[in-house]
Amino acid sequence: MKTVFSHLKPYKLPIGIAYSLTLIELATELLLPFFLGKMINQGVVHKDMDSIIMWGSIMIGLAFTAFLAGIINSFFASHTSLSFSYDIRKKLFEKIQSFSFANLNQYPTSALVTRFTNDVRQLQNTLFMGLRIMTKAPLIVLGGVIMAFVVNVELALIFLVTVPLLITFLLWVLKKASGMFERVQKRVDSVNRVMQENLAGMRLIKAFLRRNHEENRFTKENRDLANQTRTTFRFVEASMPILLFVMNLSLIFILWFGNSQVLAGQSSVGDIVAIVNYALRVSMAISMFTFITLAFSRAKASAGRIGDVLQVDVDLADHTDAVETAAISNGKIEFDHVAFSYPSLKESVLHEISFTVNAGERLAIIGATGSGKTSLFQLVPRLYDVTDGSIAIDNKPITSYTLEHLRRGIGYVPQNPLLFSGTIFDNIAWGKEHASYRDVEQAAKDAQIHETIMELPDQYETRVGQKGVNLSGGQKQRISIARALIRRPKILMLDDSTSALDLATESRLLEAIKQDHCTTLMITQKISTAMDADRILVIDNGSVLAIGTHDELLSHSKLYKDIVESQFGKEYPHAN
Ligand SMILES: Nc1ncnc2c1ncn2[C@@H]1O[C@H](COP(=O)(O)OP(=O)(O)OP(=O)(O)O)[C@@H](O)[C@H]1O
Repeated sequence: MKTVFSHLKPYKLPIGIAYSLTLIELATELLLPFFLGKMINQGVVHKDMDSIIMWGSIMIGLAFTAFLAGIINSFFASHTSLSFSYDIRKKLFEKIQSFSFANLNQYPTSALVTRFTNDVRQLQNTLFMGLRIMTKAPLIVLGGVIMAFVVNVELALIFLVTVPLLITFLLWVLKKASGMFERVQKRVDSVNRVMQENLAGMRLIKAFLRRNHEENRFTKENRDLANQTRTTFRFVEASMPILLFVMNLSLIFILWFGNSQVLAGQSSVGDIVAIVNYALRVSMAISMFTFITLAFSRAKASAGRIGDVLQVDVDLADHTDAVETAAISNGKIEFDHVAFSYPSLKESVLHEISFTVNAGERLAIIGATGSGKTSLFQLVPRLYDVTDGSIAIDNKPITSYTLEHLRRGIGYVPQNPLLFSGTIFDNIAWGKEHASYRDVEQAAKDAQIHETIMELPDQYETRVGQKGVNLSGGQKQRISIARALIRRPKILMLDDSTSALDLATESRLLEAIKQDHCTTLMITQKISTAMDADRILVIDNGSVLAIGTHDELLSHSKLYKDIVESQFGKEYPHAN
């Protein structure tokens, strides 16, 4: 909560102006019934037209002042609330950009999307309302009670019973509603999550004829959201009639008791009209206050959710030993007794990993699914940190590089290629700041995708994704390889990134990469691809089983021999 509202600091001036204008509105609202009473007592009762005109003019002047103050207040309130929500979205975005993978695992995407949309909107609306009426409402209650005492002490005593009663009741409603709104927001997260998964997996759902299953899943989440929202609003709405009932009772009392006072000559009609007017304004302010406190309780839940994200400790930052200027120069990589476990798991997925890849060498990594290949890859650009042992690049621990320099020297191509909305040019150029057309074209040529691009309707300007061309899996893989190659990295890491390519294209691509003389680590399932590497590392169950050339492994590693036989048949000429 505090974290979020500390972002209001830059808006002290507009907030101050908005509040000052609220005070002008407040003063006029409190004076109007007082002058109305005067007009009735001096003008209407005594049939004095001059008094009526004088008090009437003053009242019109006050009403016009309140009108002007209200308009200018709205302007400052909307300016502040919109700027505040813009800032919060920006801060959230920057924070999430700095998240490590471990941080990201804490929050499902849908929960982050809800924070960006629903929660920020909730804060924006509440702030606007807060600046318009939040302070005015309680002050009208307080000022209304005081003015009622100024007009007639005996009639005003009723306020001392009703107002504290209603305020206590409201605080109770607020406390209870706050938890209920938090549960509503969680349900919104769940609906968003199912919706997102559904949209992303639409093809799979259709191919597996799982429409009914998905519909049921969505219906359940949607029903839970509707039920939770209904329960919350029923509770909130039940508080309104109770409030109005108490206020109406006090009005009846004022009229009944006031009438007997007028008959006894202890009070005037003007006083009763003024007190009734104050009672109406106080009851309206209290119901307004209920409305705001409920909005505030929703905003409190939203601010808490946003604050959680803004306060997350980013667990992967530059190390204290990092040297600002150090950059990868050759690309030699050394793993020294590395162990790793995911923060969510107790058991290690990698144990005692030690090996060295020389600068410019190509190392293929092969192993069964789930054996830890991707986990090992993610440690090099520090997407996760090792839990034990160390990794060095060019004889220096990777923690001695800033994250920026470390990652700048590495071209990482993940297992599932991801393209952003935009053109093919944008997607390849994304890999390097200020990339020229020549850079993009050369990277595309090396990744063996240039010719395919030239056959597309708008060539490099062809849009990809929803409203553009849908590319095949192999084409996407090659574009994401081009995106890594355009950096001309010292270390290139391909996580099964050529799996969808035919052998001829793959071999041309690997040949082009060889010309770059970068150190290449490539995860692959295909022996034909691995054979082309300088050395092959066999990983099994999170441990290095063997490392060597194809021929060495054929003679030393039973697992490797089994994989070769499973792909080429038992007749494959084994090395002796
Ligand atoms: N984010 C994660 N959180 C927790 N455990 C994970 C996470 N990612 C992977 N694992 C676990 O770590 C182990 C190794 O997974 P990893 O993805 O490294 O294997 P892999 O060899 O690359 O598999 P594949 O060939 O199928 O891609 C698996 O048991 C997997 O369940």
